[in-house]
Amino acid sequence: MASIADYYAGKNVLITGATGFMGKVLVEKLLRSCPEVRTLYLLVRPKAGQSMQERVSDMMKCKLFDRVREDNPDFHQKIVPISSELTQPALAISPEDVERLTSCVNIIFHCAATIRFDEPLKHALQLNVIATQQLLSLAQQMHHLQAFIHISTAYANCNRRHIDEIIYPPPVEPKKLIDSLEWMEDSIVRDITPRLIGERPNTYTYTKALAECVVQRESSKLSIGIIRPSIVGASWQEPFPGWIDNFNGPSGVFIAAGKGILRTMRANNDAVADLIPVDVVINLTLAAGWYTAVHRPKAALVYNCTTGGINPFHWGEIEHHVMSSFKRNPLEQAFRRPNANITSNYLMNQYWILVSHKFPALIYDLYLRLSGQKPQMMRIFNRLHKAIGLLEYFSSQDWEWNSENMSMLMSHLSPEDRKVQHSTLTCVS
Ligand SMILES: CCCCCCCCCCCCCCCCCCCC(=O)SCCNC(=O)CCNC(=O)[C@H](O)C(C)(C)COP(=O)(O)OP(=O)(O)OC[C@H]1O[C@@H](n2cnc3c(N)ncnc32)[C@H](O)[C@@H]1OP(=O)(O)O
Ligand SMILES: NC(=O)C1=CN([C@@H]2O[C@H](COP(=O)(O)OP(=O)(O)OC[C@H]3O[C@@H](n4cnc5c(N)ncnc54)[C@H](OP(=O)(O)O)[C@@H]3O)[C@@H](O)[C@H]2O)C=CC1
Repeated sequence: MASIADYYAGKNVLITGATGFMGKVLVEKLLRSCPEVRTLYLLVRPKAGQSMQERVSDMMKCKLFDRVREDNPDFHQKIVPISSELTQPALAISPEDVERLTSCVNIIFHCAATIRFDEPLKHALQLNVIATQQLLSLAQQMHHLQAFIHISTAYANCNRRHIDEIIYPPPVEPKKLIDSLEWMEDSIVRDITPRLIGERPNTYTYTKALAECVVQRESSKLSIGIIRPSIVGASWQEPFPGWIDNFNGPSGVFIAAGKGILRTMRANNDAVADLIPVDVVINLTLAAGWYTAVHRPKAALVYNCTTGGINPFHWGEIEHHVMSSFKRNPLEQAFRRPNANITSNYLMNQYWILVSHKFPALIYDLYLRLSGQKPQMMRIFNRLHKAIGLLEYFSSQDWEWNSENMSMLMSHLSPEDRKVQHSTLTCVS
């Protein structure tokens, strides 16, 4: 059987979300460890005054691509940006580009999504569900497609405590919701959102669950794999340790603690912190693409890409490691000495918010005002409180994911691929 790199040799790959955190790592890894891959078509939109070409050129200059650049200075020739706004009808891809893609794409990785926890439902539905549906329609027109890999989240079913590698019935029939929201005013949608999302904490997890269902419905026509990563953090080993480009999930919390701003947060010391490095997720994603294309499973295979069941780590241990690491390596321009604690007690947390967040912010802003400067500390704390308020749901409880398909996939790798997949194997075993 072909190795992973042999499989991708000569293949045309379509990637959505390539400018995002995970997408960039996927593009890098494909170019580095599958050097014979033919073309990577990236669906990109213009943004912040930059054309899609400028955005992709800037991305390729990033340090993340240093190793690829060393191996092959002309690697950019393999990258073809395709203009696409995923929230528009037919993904706003030109007819010429549709023609080009449908005639040559062999494998699709769908990473694009809105991952904001405070996204209005209509927009989250548009991007996470409707765009996925449209991409599946495009996939069906592709003459040489061998696999469709959808990136979901381990928390799509966070209303359950135990989560198997199956697609659960959706909270609502996606089509019915899409049809109803279409005519509703934004203010009405905002009012009914809490009732709709029910036990889920935000529109993100709700729409990701609906997207899985939409993907599953195409599984008789396409070969599909669904990857469900838990909390994706900085790279562990590849292309180098510690690469990250955002403050999502716990990363922002760690920095706020290191800067001495955050001193208290509600989390359960004994709950499993299901963190997974981005390179491990991407290695698994590429392996799943290979497996799906080669084995053509009859039903969509779901991979719970999680670590808690195999190598559990707890929020209490994280607090200890994060704090001792900042004590050894202090951050520059810290507000004060890092000294953050987590507590599961709501009242205790409120007390510390008052004493070690709001009161010092008030005093500091008073000092800024008196010295003729603009007050800013209370504004920073208000933003921090909003962010941690949205994260606490995930740090105050734990989940149990079955990850048999991930282990099955690892056991199918050739000895050669095992070396390339070293980080995945070590992290999940
Ligand atoms: C004692 C220390 C150790 C403590 C240990 C305990 C830690 C517990 C941490 C628990 C974390 C649990 C996280 C679980 C998440 C699981 C979810 C499932 C995973 C996924 O499937 S997807 C990834 C998850 N998605 C996110 O994380 C997105 C969450 N973010 C948002 O929804 C929005 O950013 C937010 C928080 C609503 C803020 O919106 P807004 O105010 O509009 O701000 P912007 O997003 O525009 O950002 C403005 C500015 O702020 C920076 N920023 C954003 N978030 C943070 C943050 N958390 N901390 C610090 N700074 C942050 C952002 O980069 C922007 O900067 P600019 O310079 O660009 O302006
Ligand atoms: N990060 C995490 O912890 C986890 C992420 N996931 C999943 O992984 C996937 C990738 O997440 P991540 O990389 O962190 O997310 P990012 O927010 O970093 O990236 C999102 C990507 O989607 C693209 N995108 C968003 N809106 C549009 C649009 N309207 N048209 C075209 N492209 C658009 C963005 O493009 P642009 O640059 O133009 O905005 C960007 O490339 C998502 O599906 C997410 O649900 C799952 C579990 C955990």
